[in-house]
Amino acid sequence: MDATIEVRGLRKRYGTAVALDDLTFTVSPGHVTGFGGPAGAGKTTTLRVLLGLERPDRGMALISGRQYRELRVPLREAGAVLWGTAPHPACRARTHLRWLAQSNGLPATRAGEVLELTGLSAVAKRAIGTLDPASRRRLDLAAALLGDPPVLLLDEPFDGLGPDDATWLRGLLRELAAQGRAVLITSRTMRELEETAEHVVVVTRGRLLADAPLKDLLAAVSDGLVAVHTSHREEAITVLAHAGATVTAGGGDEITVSGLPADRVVSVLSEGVVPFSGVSEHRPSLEEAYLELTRKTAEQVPA
Ligand SMILES: Nc1ncnc2c1ncn2[C@@H]1O[C@H](COP(=O)(O)OP(=O)(O)OP(=O)(O)O)[C@@H](O)[C@H]1O
Repeated sequence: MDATIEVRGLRKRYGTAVALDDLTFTVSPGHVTGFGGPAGAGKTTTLRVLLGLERPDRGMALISGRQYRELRVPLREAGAVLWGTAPHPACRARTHLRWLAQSNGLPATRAGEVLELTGLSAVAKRAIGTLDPASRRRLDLAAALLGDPPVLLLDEPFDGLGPDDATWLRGLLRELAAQGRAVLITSRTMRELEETAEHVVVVTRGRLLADAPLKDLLAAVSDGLVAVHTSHREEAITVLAHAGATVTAGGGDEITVSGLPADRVVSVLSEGVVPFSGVSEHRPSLEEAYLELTRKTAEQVPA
């Protein structure tokens, strides 16, 4: 069976707090799937249920078709990084990985391989407590990769990383996914998911808000908008409005045009002899798409 992560009709309450409310989605292999939503949306709870650390009130959570507790050697099937799972600070990085490998029936040589893969070979003999936070995060990832698993579940993997480490991690996750793995990463920051994931699942208050390829989510809000950069904003707005467009002023020298295709915008500005430095299809951000989705959902909820 292909590497997959499946969540079916998950419900979970903590007292009166609803953490998961009939949540269903599937993560396919071959690309990174971003799991986004605001704080408290239910992302970590979903991962904890998938990893057998919480029991759902209803529904099922499956790794490649089986529940986590049914996996014979879990590290070979699913690698996970969750916050709050700390090895002893006095333990050396390589010793920690060797112990993990051996206690899971994996060859000890895997420790060296994952240290190499995560760029930690130079600090292999350092005590874990002396590693900087970014190296600690790399070590967590190294542990998740020990069993060369086809499924990866990473909770907020970019939290606390500087730009260099984030770029490195983005590349590694994409590469691991392209090798045929199902990779699920959570983030509260839509920008982070936009830069890393090809498919996005968005939750809010335990409910599914979106489950679609990133490009489809962005296309749904781009809606034929055209961005124009011009130092002559007032004149541009006048001629474009005269040609039937709706124009809104953005920040700096940008205006956003709707109702006219980009090539028509160029000819209207040229005919009106209005100087401009650029005309392009407006590329909405995932943040904009998310806000639009939450707005539409709020409209659908009866008062
Ligand atoms: N052990 C627990 N006891 C009580 N409530 C909990 C517990 N774990 C989670 N919750 C509640 O369940 C809801 C979902 O929490 P969860 O941590 O899954 O959200 P999240 O999307 O991961 O948020 P964050 O981005 O802040 O980590 C929240 O309202 C949270 O307060």
